[in-house]
Amino acid sequence: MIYTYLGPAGTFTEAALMQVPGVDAAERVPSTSVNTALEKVRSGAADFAMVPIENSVEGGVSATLDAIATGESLQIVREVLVPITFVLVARDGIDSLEQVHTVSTHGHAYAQTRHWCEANLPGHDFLPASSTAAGALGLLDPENHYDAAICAPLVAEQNSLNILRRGIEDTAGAVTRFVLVSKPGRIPVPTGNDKTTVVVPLPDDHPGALMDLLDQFAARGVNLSRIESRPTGEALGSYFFSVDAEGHITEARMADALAGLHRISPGVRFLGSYPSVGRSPNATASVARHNTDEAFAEAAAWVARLKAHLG
Ligand SMILES: O=C(O)C(=O)Cc1ccccc1
Repeated sequence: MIYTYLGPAGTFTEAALMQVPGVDAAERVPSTSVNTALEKVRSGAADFAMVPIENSVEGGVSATLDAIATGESLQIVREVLVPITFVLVARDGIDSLEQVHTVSTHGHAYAQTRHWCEANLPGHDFLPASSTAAGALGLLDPENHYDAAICAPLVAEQNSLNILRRGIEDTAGAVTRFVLVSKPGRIPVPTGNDKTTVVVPLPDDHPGALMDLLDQFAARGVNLSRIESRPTGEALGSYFFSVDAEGHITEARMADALAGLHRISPGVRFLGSYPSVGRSPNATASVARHNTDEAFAEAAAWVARLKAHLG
């Protein structure tokens, strides 16, 4: 098995990948962007890609949401949570914050340290890097002329980089959620605490179109743990919704909600049912009796008995 991830070694994405059982014995290939990682899966160059999908502070990772929503279908088979803390590292010869004028890091990391940077590095310039590890390792390359980088403590320590400050994140306790993606194939078996991800184009524009979509979940007692709108790119005002719902497609209420979504928005894309890590703070503790598999089965049997008298 070949696993690719947003690299190089030392990214938060690699830390997420290393949580996957058995991955330490498998081949691991870094990619320079989320898109190239997913393309490797689509082309068959890799079996799985680990990519960031959302952060508890910054929200969704647009590059990932868009790349898995369009193009050849992909499937999410696992989610992984990684607690995030950042350090500021500097190139040789810099030993105080006053000497830092240019900072490089991944846009997602900068978004989570922006206030600290504004308060502590007044007037600095930001240079986007393809990942936090790429920004940090760039400090060792004489061709690069930036002063500092923001990265994970581990990559700083493993490369003996000069750490100026630790814990520079604006919000303590931030967590990033990563997903392991493969080509569509076998759906992971239900564990009783699962998540289902779908991408739903907003059907023809009419008052309440979004309400109609949400109602498919609400009416069957399916709780949502994430919903984001993303532009389709076709025109201003054209959107799709990326949704995580609590439950597995093998559960009757989820299957029925997905069927309802398909009736309303036939372009809906199923991105997978997979084990949920932790429980969302809004998770409903129990499923109402009328939304259980048994209630759906009894109701279907009742309708079947009625239809048996036809003609
Ligand atoms: O650049 C990295 O290390 C990544 O894995 C992307 C990222 C950046 C910041 C927070 C979480 C993930």
